[in-house]
Amino acid sequence: MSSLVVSAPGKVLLAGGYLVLDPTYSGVVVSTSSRFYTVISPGNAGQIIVRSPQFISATWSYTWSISQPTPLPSVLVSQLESADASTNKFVHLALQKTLSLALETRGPVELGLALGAGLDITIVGDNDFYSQQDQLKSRSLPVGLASLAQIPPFSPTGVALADVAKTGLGSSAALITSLVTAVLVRTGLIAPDQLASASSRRLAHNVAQFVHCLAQGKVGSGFDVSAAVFGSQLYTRFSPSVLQPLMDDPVCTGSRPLLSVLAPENRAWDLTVKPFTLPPRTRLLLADIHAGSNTPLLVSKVLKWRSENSAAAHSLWTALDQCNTSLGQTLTRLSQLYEKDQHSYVETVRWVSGLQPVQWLANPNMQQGQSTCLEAFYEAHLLTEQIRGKMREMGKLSGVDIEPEQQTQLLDASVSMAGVIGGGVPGAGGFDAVWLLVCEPPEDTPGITPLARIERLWTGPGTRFPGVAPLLAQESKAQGVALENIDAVPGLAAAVAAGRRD
Ligand SMILES: Nc1ncnc2c1ncn2[C@@H]1O[C@H](COP(=O)(O)OP(=O)(O)O)[C@@H](O)[C@H]1O
Ligand SMILES: C[C@@](O)(CCOP(=O)(O)OP(=O)(O)O)CC(=O)O
Repeated sequence: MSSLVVSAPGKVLLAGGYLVLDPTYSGVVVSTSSRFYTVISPGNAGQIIVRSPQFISATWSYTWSISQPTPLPSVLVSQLESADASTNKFVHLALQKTLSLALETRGPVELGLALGAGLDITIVGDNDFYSQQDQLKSRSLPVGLASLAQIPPFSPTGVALADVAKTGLGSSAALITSLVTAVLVRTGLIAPDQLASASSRRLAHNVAQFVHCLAQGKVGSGFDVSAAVFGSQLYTRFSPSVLQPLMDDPVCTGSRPLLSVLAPENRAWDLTVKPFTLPPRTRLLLADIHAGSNTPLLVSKVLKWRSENSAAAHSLWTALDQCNTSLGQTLTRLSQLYEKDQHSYVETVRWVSGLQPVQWLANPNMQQGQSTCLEAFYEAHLLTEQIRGKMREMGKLSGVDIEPEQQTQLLDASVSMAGVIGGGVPGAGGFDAVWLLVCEPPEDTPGITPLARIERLWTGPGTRFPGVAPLLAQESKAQGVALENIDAVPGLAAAVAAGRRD
């Protein structure tokens, strides 16, 4: 049997941090080209071995047993003892809950057949999920996109999972989505050629969302799992009550029926996922600032302030939501303007790529099509700045560093550069990362590109921003979770083979 490979992308919440926890509001979510990959190959009978070769002490072996009490059979996934074994709650729960659902849906005989030869599972994430600044140093490479491209794919981090410096792309949601979906395919709950269907995606989403909430010990907004399954989107959360009956199940018994809650047809999953994509000839650029934030702590402080100051919070949330919604609409309108008149759109990109945003509207000779595009680009710029201002206000009022002073300086300097549409602190903000949206003019446009300009600002000689490094991640064009061919993903077969040798 050949290897089965399922990938799922990371995420960036461009707008909607904190608000998206409430179903009244939505968030602008971009899925990234950086992905997690789960590779399942036949293993040793009776065993499920999971390897994460980018980390030390990161191989977990499990066995399973199916018992047949009435009224329900159940499957128990247990970790095998070994001298240096760590535990991985996320992986263990993904296996336990997905196999329980497979047993409930397909019965013990079919599940036994699907698991018969055992499973050998390898999990890897693109380098962007983890800060590569130490790697670059050890290879004596300067910080920058060209250097990052020289690091082999799925590079070992040299540390244990608990000690890695993450970049905030949502490793656990992408990992859970790729692992859960791969097991759903391997056990026959999703046919490989049906993975793109609405019903298969709903099933993958519901199971991944459930496992992720259980592993995190809380029901978050779930935008990260939704991005991993469906790709870039305008996301409105599901009601947490859908998962409540399953959340108090003892962690690993798997004895409670899951299908009625997790089935794609269950209308209680009331999230909305509206299609969204970044406009043509723009590029998402992320900065790793080699620090990191404690998102749950930030969230608890902001929500506490909101509950104690409901009138002030309501007016801030309402104003912010208007800007967030307008940003989603304006970016969507730019894509429509491209479809309508590609020539005018591309010429506008050329124009804005050489000028700072404050100069964009200063061309009296623009033709109608171009000035419409230009106004939309400028509106996107203004909206991102308004969102930043309101997020800073939220931080000030609730006593949380949502856009810390260092990020303010970095963003102020970045968003005033020629060809930069806007930027901000993604998600909960803090010290995780910053995002920018930069124009990508045609190659024959004279002068330095906006991307190169930003790279020089961040990493050039004498930079004011030491410790800030671009990431390779862009927006994912493949929408969400996907089946892959192992040989078509550079470095994947080698990473799997290296993991098996260790
Ligand atoms: N490459 C990996 N292999 C196995 N497990 C992983 C991997 N990356 C992340 N995880 C799991 O996800 C957990 C991290 O989750 P979390 O702290 O919520 O991170 P994030 O904010 O990136 O989602 C880890 O403790 C581990 O259980
Ligand atoms: C505050 C939030 O609305 C957004 C947090 O977004 P991040 O992208 O900061 O998330 P982490 O990957 O967990 O650090 C909380 C939520 O929506 O769950």
